[in-house]
Amino acid sequence: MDKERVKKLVRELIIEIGEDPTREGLKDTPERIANMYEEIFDGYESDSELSVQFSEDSDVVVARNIQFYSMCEHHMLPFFGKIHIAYSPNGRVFGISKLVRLVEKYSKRLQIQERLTKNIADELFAQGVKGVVVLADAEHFCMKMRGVRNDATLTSSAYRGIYENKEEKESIMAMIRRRTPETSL
Ligand SMILES: Nc1nc2c(ncn2[C@@H]2O[C@H](COP(=O)(O)OP(=O)(O)OP(=O)(O)O)[C@@H](O)[C@H]2O)c(=O)[nH]1
Ligand SMILES: [Zn+2]
Repeated sequence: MDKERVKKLVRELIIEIGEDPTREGLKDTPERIANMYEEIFDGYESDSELSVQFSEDSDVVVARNIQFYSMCEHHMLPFFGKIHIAYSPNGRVFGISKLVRLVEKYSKRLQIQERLTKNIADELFAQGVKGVVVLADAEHFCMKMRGVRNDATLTSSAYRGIYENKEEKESIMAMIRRRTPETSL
């Protein structure tokens, strides 16, 4: 990201909004936004985070309530919520923080929720696990504060490997739901 260019563009935007970019409260805003964009869009720079694995087996591992913040690609407004990841290991498990980093890799981009959900499932499944489920439950500011102005939430899911099978899917979903009574999943 060319930060000097971003600063210039934000300054132009401030003028078009009808504001004075030289006034006290706004004079550092282009720089703040350039810094913020570098932070909230750094998912593009990420490598695969899943290299740290331990030799261990388990029928299923579930990481619940991984919070995320992303930016919708249609309006560049935030959408945010919780992601639950379940996978069936193939002799190796992932460090739990690496699952959070994987969520960050794909959420810190211009996204839509369904693609974010699939990106995470695909990268995990590519590691050779037997199956993956990713569920995301999120609120979208582009729908809350403009347009239809509605607080509806969106739930999206992606199933890979053994969880594409109806029975396996039902049992893992029951397990995820049972342990997350506070969510609407
Ligand atoms: N499925 C899905 N839709 C999204 C997501 N983020 C934003 N949208 C929707 O993308 C659509 C974009 O439609 P457009 O008609 O081009 O945009 P718009 O004119 O702002 O739409 P309205 O909000 O209905 O006025 C809207 O329906 C948004 O609610 C997402 O993550 N997933
Ligand atoms: Zn949007």
